[in-house]
Amino acid sequence: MSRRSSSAVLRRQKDLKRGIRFTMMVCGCSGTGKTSFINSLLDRNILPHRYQYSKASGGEVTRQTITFANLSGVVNDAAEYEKVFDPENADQEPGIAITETSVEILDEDDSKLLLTIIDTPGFGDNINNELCDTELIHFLEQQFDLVLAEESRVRRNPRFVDTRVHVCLYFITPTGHGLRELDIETMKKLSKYVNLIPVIGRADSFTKTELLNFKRNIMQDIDHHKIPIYQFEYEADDDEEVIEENRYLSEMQPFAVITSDEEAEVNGAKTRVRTYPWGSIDINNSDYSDFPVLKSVLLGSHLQDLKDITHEFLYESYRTEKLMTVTELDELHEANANGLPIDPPSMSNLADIANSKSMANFDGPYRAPSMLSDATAGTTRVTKDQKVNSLTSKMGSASLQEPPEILKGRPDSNYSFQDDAELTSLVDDEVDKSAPNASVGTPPGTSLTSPRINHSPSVSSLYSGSGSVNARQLRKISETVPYLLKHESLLSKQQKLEELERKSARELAKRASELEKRAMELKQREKLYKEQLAKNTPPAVQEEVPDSTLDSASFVAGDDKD
Ligand SMILES: Nc1nc2c(ncn2[C@@H]2O[C@H](COP(=O)(O)OP(=O)(O)OP(=O)(O)O)[C@@H](O)[C@H]2O)c(=O)[nH]1
Repeated sequence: MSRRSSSAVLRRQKDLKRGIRFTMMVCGCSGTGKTSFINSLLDRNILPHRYQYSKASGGEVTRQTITFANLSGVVNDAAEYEKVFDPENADQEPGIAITETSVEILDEDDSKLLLTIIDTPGFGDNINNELCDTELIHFLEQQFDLVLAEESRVRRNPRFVDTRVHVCLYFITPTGHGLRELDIETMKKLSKYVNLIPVIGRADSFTKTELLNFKRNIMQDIDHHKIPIYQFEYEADDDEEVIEENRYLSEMQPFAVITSDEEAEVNGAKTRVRTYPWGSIDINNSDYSDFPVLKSVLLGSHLQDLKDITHEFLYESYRTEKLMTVTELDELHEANANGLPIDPPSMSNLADIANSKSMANFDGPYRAPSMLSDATAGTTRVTKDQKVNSLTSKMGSASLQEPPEILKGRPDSNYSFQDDAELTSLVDDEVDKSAPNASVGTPPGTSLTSPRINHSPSVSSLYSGSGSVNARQLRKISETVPYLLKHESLLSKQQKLEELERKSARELAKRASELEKRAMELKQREKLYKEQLAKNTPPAVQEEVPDSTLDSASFVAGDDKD
């Protein structure tokens, strides 16, 4: 075995040992059954319900608030807000928090799934919910930015953790009617960044016919508003079983689940049930709950596909769009053609680069994948061929056997393909074809042991583009992009802080003027009171005062005498 392939195998084994990372987001209004769903999915009551915080039995599992935003500027974390009911705060808007809970799931074959659950307390509970969408999108973009920044570095961090969200379960309020405006807007926006699966919680509140109608209405709304939800697609030449399975899943959407925190034994097997005055329901019975089907889709059959689509399409589209706006390849081309020296990136030229015109006429091999327009224009139906074609076209012409020209004459002797293999392991288990459903999305001719240089579009695009991009340009881009992203994120944080400051200042000014008004009122009242007192005081009382004064005066005088 060559040194290169043996190191790739070792790396893959390490990946497997480390476990498969999967990140799931739950989104939807309060009370739609998100918490119960997660607890049922993990078969552990890990997440506490609203105002029942002491009852969670997650043990060592902790929920951590990642971000929190509130339009009114009131500092009241939506996640904290959920813990205790405080009537004093009941009139305040909770804003939205984004929380993270991580759990490890060990499979029967000892394979490890590192599951991260992103919850969104406060979503939909505000009078103005615009902030919720903005916060969620910002969070999803940030995770993409982190990967983009890492991917663009010359030397990557081997400990980098990919935090991109692979699927978002959108819980539709079980009204029985259809989607609401909030659902349509949010789903449309989220689907650009994450695989979106609509879910109906509390499905037991419908009769069979009502549920059928509700599902039909939702799918009609999704079609009408062109919301690109996750598609269970199949090819004509797929296995009969795969075709059947995906067709069945496709027709089942949106999944209508019944979930519960209560465990019981049914026919000798441990399961979860919902108990009613008239009987009980096993939530794992697929006759009336889509829960077991959705569970197997998420943690088994479609897990890898969800990860592949996240990396190969959603992230790729985002990356292309982002690079087109933050880099100035044109200027680099021009500078290179004119033989001008290219300055290494520095904080001083960042603002210029960030503020300069976008590289709309970038002529490299990267074009926004057609998926981008499909995804934003309507329901996405990605065929596997499309995925493969898109991926292979993105890979460019660079190959491991033939080192790109750009690197052949590179004076920097520190560079090696080994480095690149390490760099590209950033997308670690993303392309981990040894995971379940491993064959899905594997480009033809890509072997498991291929170092991921071929999959690293950020590098290969530069190799295979017009020959005018040289090593210094590559270095400049790879070092500038992380800076720019950081710069952008700092700017947006600064803007947020400024906005909060402005709001606090307004609030303070309002309170100050109220206090002033109140002080004026008090003064007026005091004046009135004094006037009234002066009018009403009988003269005898007025005479008493000098008496007492006299008394005390004589007492003092007496003291003096003594
Ligand atoms: N009838 C019925 N009730 C359910 C079901 N799932 C959950 N519930 C109940 O609905 C209520 C809300 O459920 P949660 O899981 O806390 O909902 P949530 O979306 O997490 O709500 P927040 O924590 O407020 O965001 C709880 O009383 C649950 O016991 C279900 O499938 N059927």
